[in-house]
Amino acid sequence: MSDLEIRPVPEADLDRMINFADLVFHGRTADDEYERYRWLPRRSERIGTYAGDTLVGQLAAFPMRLSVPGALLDCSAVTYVGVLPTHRRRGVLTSMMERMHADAIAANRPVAALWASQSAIYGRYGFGNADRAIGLEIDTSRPLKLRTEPDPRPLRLIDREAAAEVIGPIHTRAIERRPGGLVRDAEWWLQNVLPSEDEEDDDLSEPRIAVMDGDPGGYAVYRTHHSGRGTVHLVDLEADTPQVEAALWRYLSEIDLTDRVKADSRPVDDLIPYMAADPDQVTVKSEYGALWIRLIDAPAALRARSWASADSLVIDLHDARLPANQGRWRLAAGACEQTGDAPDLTLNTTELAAAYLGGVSLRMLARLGVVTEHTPGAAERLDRAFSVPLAPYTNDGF
Ligand SMILES: CC(=O)SCCNC(=O)CCNC(=O)[C@H](O)C(C)(C)COP(=O)(O)OP(=O)(O)OC[C@H]1O[C@@H](n2cnc3c(N)ncnc32)[C@H](O)[C@@H]1OP(=O)(O)O
Repeated sequence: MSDLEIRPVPEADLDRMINFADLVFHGRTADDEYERYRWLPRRSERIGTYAGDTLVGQLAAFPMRLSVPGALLDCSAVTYVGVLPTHRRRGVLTSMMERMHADAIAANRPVAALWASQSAIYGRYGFGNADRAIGLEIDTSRPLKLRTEPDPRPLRLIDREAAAEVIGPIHTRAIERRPGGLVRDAEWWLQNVLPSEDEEDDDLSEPRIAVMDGDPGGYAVYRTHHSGRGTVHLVDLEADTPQVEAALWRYLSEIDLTDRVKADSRPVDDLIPYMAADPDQVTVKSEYGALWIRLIDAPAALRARSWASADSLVIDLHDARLPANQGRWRLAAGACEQTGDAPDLTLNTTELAAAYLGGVSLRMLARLGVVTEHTPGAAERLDRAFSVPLAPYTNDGF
C-alpha cells in the first residue's frame, strides 16, 4: 500500500466510478445509461485508492437510516466496492474499510450496512449477515383462494412520481414494525425502487403501483411481462393489515393475460405461503442472505434497540478493528455500560452484528462454538431479549 494513496473521488469523476464498477463487476454501461447510474455515487462519500492519478480501488458510502428493533439508526450504506485485478490482495480494500469506519465514527453513525457480492469478504471487517430473504412463485392459472378475507375497499393505480408522497408513509410504518428496512426519500423511490426501466430485464414493463388508500393502507409495486408466459413480477408489497395484504395478493393474481406471480424478494416469514388456501399454488424457490451490518458504535447501537425481556447480562465483546467496542458490557433494556463483572457470554463483533436485528440465534452460534457461554443459558437469554415479532428483512438493494 505504500505506493498508494487514499483520497476522495471528486464529483467530476462519477462516470469514472461507473466505468470502474463495470471493470470489476464485468458489466458494460451504454452511453445513454450513465445518467441513470450517477445518482448513487453522487450522493455518496466516495473513497478512492490511487496510484498516482490511476484509480485502483473505490468504495462509496452514503448516509441512510436503518430500521432496527424499536428505532431508526443513522447508517453508512456501503456500495461500489472494487479493486483493480492488478492490485488485488495487497490490502487496498482493508485500507478503504478503515477509512469508511473512521468516516462513519466522525459522522456519528452507529451502524454500517452492505450487500455482499461474496459472503467470504466482509466478516473480517466486523460485518455479520443480519437478515435473509426468500424468492417465491405463485401459480395464478387458476383462482388464488385465500384463507384471509381480503379488505373489500377498492385499489387504484398511481404514477411513480406520486410514490414518495402516497406510499412512502405506508413503507415507513412497515419498517418501523419490521427491522432491516431503509428510510426511502423521493430520490430513492424513483431511482432505486421505481426506475422506469428494469436494470436486468429490458422486456419488463414500467413499474406499476397499486394502492389501497386510507388507514389501514397498503401498496404493491410490480412490473409485467407478456412475451412468452404472462408474468407479474412483484417488486415491493407492504400492508398495514393481513386483510389489506390479502387484497393486494388477490389483485396481483387476477391481472389479465398473466398466469403467475414471481417475487424475488420477500421476508422469510411472509404470509402468502400460509395465506393461500391451496399451499401448492405458492412455491418458495430460493432463500438467501440479504443485508450485512457492522456495529460501528456497538454501545450506542445496543442502547438504541428495544429489548423483549427485563433481563440483564454481561458480554465480553471482541472487536479487533474498532477498539472502542472492545471489552465487557452490561446490557439491559436501553443500557450498555462498561463493567468489571464476569461475562455471561464472549463473542465477536461479527456475531453480535448478525444477531442484532433479531434474525440470527445466539444459541445456534453458541452450538457452533463461535460464541462462548460462561453462564449456562446466557445465549438463550440474550436471544429472548433480542427477539422480534417480525423477522428482519431488507428490500432495498444498493
Ligand atoms: C458492498 C459491495 O460493493 S460488494 C462488492 C465487492 N466487490 C467485488 O466483488 C468486485 C470484485 N472483487 C474486488 O474488487 C476485490 O477482489 C475485493 C474488493 C473483493 C477485495 O479487494 P482486495 O484489495 O483484494 O482485498 P484485501 O487485499 O484488502 O483483502 C483483505 C483480506 O480479504 C481477503 N479477501 C478479499 N477478497 C476476498 C474474496 N473475494 N474472497 C475471499 N477472501 C477475500 C483477502 O484474501 C485478505 O485476507 P487476509 O487478510 O487473510 O490476507
